Amino acid sequence: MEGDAGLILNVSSLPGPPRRQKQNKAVKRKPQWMDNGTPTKRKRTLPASSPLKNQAKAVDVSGKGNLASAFVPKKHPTDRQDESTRPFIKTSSLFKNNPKIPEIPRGTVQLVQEKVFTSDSFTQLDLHPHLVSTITTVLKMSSMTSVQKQTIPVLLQGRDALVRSQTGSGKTLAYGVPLVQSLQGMKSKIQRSDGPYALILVPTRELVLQSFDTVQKLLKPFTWIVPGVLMGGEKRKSEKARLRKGINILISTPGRLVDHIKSTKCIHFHRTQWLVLDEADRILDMGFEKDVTVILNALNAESERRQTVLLSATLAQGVTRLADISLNDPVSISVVDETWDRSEPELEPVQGAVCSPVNMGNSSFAVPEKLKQHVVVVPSKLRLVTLSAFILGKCKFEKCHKMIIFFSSCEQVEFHHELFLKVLLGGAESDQPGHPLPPLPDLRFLRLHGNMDQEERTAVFQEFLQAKIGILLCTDVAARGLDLPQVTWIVQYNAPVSPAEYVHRIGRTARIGCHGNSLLILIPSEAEYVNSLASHKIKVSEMKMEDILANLMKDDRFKGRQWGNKKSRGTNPQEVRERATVLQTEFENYVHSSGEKVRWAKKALQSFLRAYTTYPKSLKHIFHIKALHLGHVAKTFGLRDAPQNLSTSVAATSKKKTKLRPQRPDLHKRTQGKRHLAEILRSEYSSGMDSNVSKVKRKKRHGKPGNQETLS
Ligand SMILES: Nc1ncnc2c1ncn2[C@@H]1O[C@H](COP(=O)(O)OP(=O)(O)OP(=O)(O)O)[C@@H](O)[C@H]1O
Repeated sequence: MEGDAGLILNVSSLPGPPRRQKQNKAVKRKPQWMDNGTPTKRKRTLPASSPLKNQAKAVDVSGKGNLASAFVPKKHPTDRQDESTRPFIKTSSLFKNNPKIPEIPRGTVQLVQEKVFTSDSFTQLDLHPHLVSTITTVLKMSSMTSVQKQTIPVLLQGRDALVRSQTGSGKTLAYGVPLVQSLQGMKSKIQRSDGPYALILVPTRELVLQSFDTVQKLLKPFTWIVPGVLMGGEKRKSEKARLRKGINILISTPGRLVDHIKSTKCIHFHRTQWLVLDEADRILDMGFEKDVTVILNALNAESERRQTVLLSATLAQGVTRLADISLNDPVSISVVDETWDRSEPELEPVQGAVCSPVNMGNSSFAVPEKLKQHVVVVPSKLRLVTLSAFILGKCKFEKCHKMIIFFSSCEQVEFHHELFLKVLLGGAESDQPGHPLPPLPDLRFLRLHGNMDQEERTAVFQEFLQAKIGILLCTDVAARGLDLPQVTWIVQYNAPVSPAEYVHRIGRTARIGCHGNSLLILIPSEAEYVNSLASHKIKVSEMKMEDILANLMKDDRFKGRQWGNKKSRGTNPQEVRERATVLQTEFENYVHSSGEKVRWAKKALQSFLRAYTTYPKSLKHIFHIKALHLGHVAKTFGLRDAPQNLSTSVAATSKKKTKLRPQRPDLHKRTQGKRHLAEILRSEYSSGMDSNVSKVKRKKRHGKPGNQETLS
């Protein structure tokens, strides 16, 4: 590791020169762009005649620079085959040369709060009795939520609406109920062959399936109205066949719908009376702008009158020019009812307007009241072990937890999924004699991202939906709208690109009045992000890294050998550090067990760095690639050294990037390199028909070792 290599252990008794060569190279390695003055540490090398040759050596984990205790790194079984080609193993030096962890500001934050439920029942609305009985008996709901109480009557009057209410507050039914009510009551009964009467656009395929499920349930008594989906990942031919037969309520991602508008003759919008844009701020932003323009033009050309609804938890008035032209004299509905300072619990809530249709213009976000938000500031090098300790603490030792972990790229999701399966959980190799980590049946790791086959994506989504426990590693493809019951923890391993995305990510828990928790993991240079969240009225409380790492004390698989059969007493900080080092060494051993795996880790690291360059201008002072220490970041990918050839390409990307559009999903295609980057990043939301993205997918299914995509 550049500037922080730790001790170098000679395990193969090869002569000195090759090692000296390797180190000389390493000294030159530090690229200009990452030199932020982090203290560098001189590497200790052992002379060829050293008595320590072929022996395990003491490792400093004290963080004070002294060799405090003896720790023997365990050998991974796969190390054996590579010993001839990999002469040295550097043990982890996790606790040295780390930047100071800054104080997290404890300012006063005026929280925006919403009341979820009202005491009003669906029976009070002027709805078809069969619709009411479906809501109460099939969906098992009796009282309306605040957003439903405000929105349903407005939409039943035929008005356009902009609807903002917090995540998990029931916006789907807020538009679904009036939509079904209006379609079932049409004077001339709807025929399947009439085609779409309503169009519902959502940003991801999983959300298409989820919205379809809700609409289908509402339509139970009205069997003549046919709902259907278009979402990519499915054969275009079968979608065309379903369109030909007739779909009355069409639910789609924008990209896939545009594809059919362009290539499917039988699609038409002669009778389309409803347009719903769920997650409207996402759908109307630059990433989808072109697609939505095509859709609006197609609708305008074929149907005269239309009722349009825009919904999101983070909707500001006049979202975009597109919203302005798609809405006709809209009613703004925003469910904000109380504002108070939760940092001073003795204070009474400041009385605010109850459910008033105002306050759409500001960028303060309401977060569910029972959602406890946390942040932990962790030096770069310690991020992987801290995340692992957190997973073990919650999902192995507390059990009963269902957790979602967000990453900033598909490659990172694949990498960590594989790494956790093989090292943390213990995969196939753990069956081999001598493997230090036996399997943990309690932990179930799943992954979800835009580069997966649709079939697998749907299967994973369904599995996690129904699971009582489990850990879903994912990209922002799962950030919006998904209603996954019983999720207890949201972890953001990479910070989101905007406070709005932060709100959507954490909104996958604490839904509809339930309890939930979130943890945002930042490195010291990113601590300022807490202030940025506070400016949007989001308050997070601090967790200490040491407390998270202390979970490793419950897991004797990570006991340093020098502790032998000694019983661990409490949370001895020294022992905690040693356990963290054992775990880090396991990760590093796994990654370095073959050249292929090293390349795979480098690709994941590269994808992280590329994603890091895509933070918008407004957050650049917090998330700037120049603030990263490449060697330390590499360690969190199980790499012992900062990859040499990576720095220039990333630096180049960083330079070029200034011309790119700021938001990750909004990147536009200009140059070859930028196009490639934009495609990879936008693949989270693609229609599944984009030829270049498909090629990438075919070339590299899931980014597993030996099946890698070239990123630059
Ligand atoms: N009136 C109600 N009573 C009880 N549960 C409800 C009611 N309305 C909706 N729900 C349930 O609340 C959950 C969240 O609803 P929904 O997914 O529509 O929220 P949302 O506001 O669209 O969230 P997001 O902003 O994250 O998309 C769902 O499980 C839904 O079934």
